[in-house]
Amino acid sequence: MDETVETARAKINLALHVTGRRADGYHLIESLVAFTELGDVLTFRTSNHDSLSISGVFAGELAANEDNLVFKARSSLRRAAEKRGLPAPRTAIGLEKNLPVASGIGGGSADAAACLRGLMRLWDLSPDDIDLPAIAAGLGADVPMCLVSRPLIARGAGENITAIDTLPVLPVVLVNPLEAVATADVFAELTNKNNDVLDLPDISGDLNGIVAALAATRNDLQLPAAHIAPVVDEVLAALGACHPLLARMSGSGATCFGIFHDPVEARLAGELLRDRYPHWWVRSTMTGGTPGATGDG
Ligand SMILES: C[C@@](CO)(OP(=O)(O)O)[C@H](O)COP(=O)(O)OP(=O)(O)OC[C@H]1O[C@@H](n2ccc(N)nc2=O)[C@H](O)[C@@H]1O
Ligand SMILES: Nc1ncnc2c1ncn2[C@@H]1O[C@H](COP(=O)(O)OP(=O)(O)O)[C@@H](O)[C@H]1O
Repeated sequence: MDETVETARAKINLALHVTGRRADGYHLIESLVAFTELGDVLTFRTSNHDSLSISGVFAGELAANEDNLVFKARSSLRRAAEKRGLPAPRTAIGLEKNLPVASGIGGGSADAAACLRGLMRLWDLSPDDIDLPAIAAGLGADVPMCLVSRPLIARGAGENITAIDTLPVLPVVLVNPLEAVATADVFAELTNKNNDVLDLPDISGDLNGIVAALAATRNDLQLPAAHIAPVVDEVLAALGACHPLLARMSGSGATCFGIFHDPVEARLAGELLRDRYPHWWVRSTMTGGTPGATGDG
């Protein structure tokens, strides 16, 4: 194989409880996460030299240099492969940047994870030879969950992952006011570091059952994020005016999501919000459910 493609799906923290703090300052979280159909797109091609070229709506927000998480992922995987005497040939990577940057939907982490998945295939590496979860965790707290890229609960600083077998597809609208919010600032603004653990009741039911279960959970970063970026409350109010089943912020913000009854309602809400707030980023999409689980009923 000399060319391959990967989608770096956006994540949504459907619930995010911050339950403590590690000695190194990282926070302990418990988060129910789903991934959307929407994402950045990465292409990989063996080449005479390494390169990274960025296109797409948000290309201007990112440099194609060694600070880019895609660049870091390629370097980390190459180091691990070469340590074992395995091939890691020069590679040209294309990144189509469709997701807003520093927005709580993990675009950068998803890019890094997609880069690991794509290069494992292009370089013909086996998961038996490479400790991918460890490489992912070394790149950022969100990268291990993005490597899995299906419904899950993340614990620890994000690296301790349990796949969820029962989450149905959720029709959602994502709204980002195009104000970047730095994750570290939001964690620093959080006053109570020891909130209740995530105690999820049965989430194997229909959409209404899942929404009821989610209503009893929180995003503990929503309040501190809204202190830093008051526009978060505007976004939540704008979503609320479209009567979603639930509206909440994802991750450290500022992207918020609304869950809607069906894809048509989500699409109409997306159109309405785009009309009212043409300067915001608004997308209606679906989360990928667990294969086999349904949202009917
Ligand atoms: C809040 C979450 C929820 O999924 O997502 P985002 O809002 O970033 O998408 C994650 O915990 C973010 O993961 P990620 O963005 O990969 O974090 P990193 O790059 O590893 O860390 C950025 C900074 O956030 C803080 N941080 C991050 C994760 C964590 N569990 N505790 C922390 O305190 C630290 O100050 C760290 O220096
Ligand atoms: N490929 C990339 N895409 C997005 N952000 C990146 C990338 N590489 C590095 N970054 C940096 O990572 C930080 C987090 O970005 P991102 O993952 O989009 O947000 P969040 O962690 O809030 O979901 C940003 O400050 C950005 O400068």
